[in-house]
Amino acid sequence: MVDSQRNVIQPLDLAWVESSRVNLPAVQRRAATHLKRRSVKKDWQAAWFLRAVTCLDLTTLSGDDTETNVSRLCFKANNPIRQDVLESLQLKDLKITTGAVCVYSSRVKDAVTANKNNHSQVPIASVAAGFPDGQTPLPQRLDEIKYAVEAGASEIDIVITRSYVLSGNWQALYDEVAACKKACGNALLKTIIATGHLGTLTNVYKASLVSMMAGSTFIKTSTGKEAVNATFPVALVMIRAIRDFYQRTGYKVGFKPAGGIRSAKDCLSWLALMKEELGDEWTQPNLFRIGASSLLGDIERQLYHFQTGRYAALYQFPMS
Ligand SMILES: O=C[C@H](O)COP(=O)(O)O
Repeated sequence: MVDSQRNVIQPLDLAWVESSRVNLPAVQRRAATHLKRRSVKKDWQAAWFLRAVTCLDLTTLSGDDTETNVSRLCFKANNPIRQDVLESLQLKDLKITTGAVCVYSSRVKDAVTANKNNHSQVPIASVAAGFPDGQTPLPQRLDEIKYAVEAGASEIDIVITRSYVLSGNWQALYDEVAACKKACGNALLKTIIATGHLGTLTNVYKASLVSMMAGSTFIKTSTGKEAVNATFPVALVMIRAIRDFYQRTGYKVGFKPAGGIRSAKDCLSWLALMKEELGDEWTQPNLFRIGASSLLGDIERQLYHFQTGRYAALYQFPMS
């Protein structure tokens, strides 16, 4: 997808937002059946795991992040699969990297330095705008976005003000996200709607629509810090909002589930959901990301098992 096809700020269509409803039993049924199905046959699993790696926003968002662990994370993002595992899959010449690394804004400079040292082109994503609660005043949130972009982030993950959704103040939500979009400049905007705080699936659908109308490049489920993070019912609602938005506007918005995605098996289900609901194009890193801090080790283990028939301990595939 070329940049000119990326979403831009659109008018707020309040009539569309306010008339939207979600059929809860239908969504729950569809999510439950999806989970019961075996998503990918064995022979295809290795290819799907590798695809998932390219869609991974390898994340560290911790109070004890340091220059050192960010630097190691960046190395891992540029070399996500152990060389011997790639060799055993006869893929040693495949230059595979994660979709991005994702860090706090104060750590973007560390990631830039690490990328320079590693000769790495892996995009740097920064959470910003008062992550994870979004309770900082808007001017400071916009300054944080600009700071992260100036420091070298090419992707910005913002959080919305949940109270705007809970009070149905769609205009305020639109204005906030559109202001963040402008502050991003050329950086991609990923808007975290924090579904675990929104109360109803109808709110999830409406918040998704408004975030897309305000120019989001991706919509993202969660910060990873809510009590409930990425689930299949909320994902279905967000994915269908993406489809509806595409059908009405012609703009393709990406989807990023995040928070609590730790097993390789789960990531196959996520990829399968994207393929079934939106098609192959939405299983590529320009339209699909998985935000996760500890998924990669399990993917490496599964690839190792695929090749050797044996499971390795997780510590044999360190994150950094
Ligand atoms: O956006 C990414 C999430 O914060 C990561 O959450 P996780 O640590 O549960 O994988």
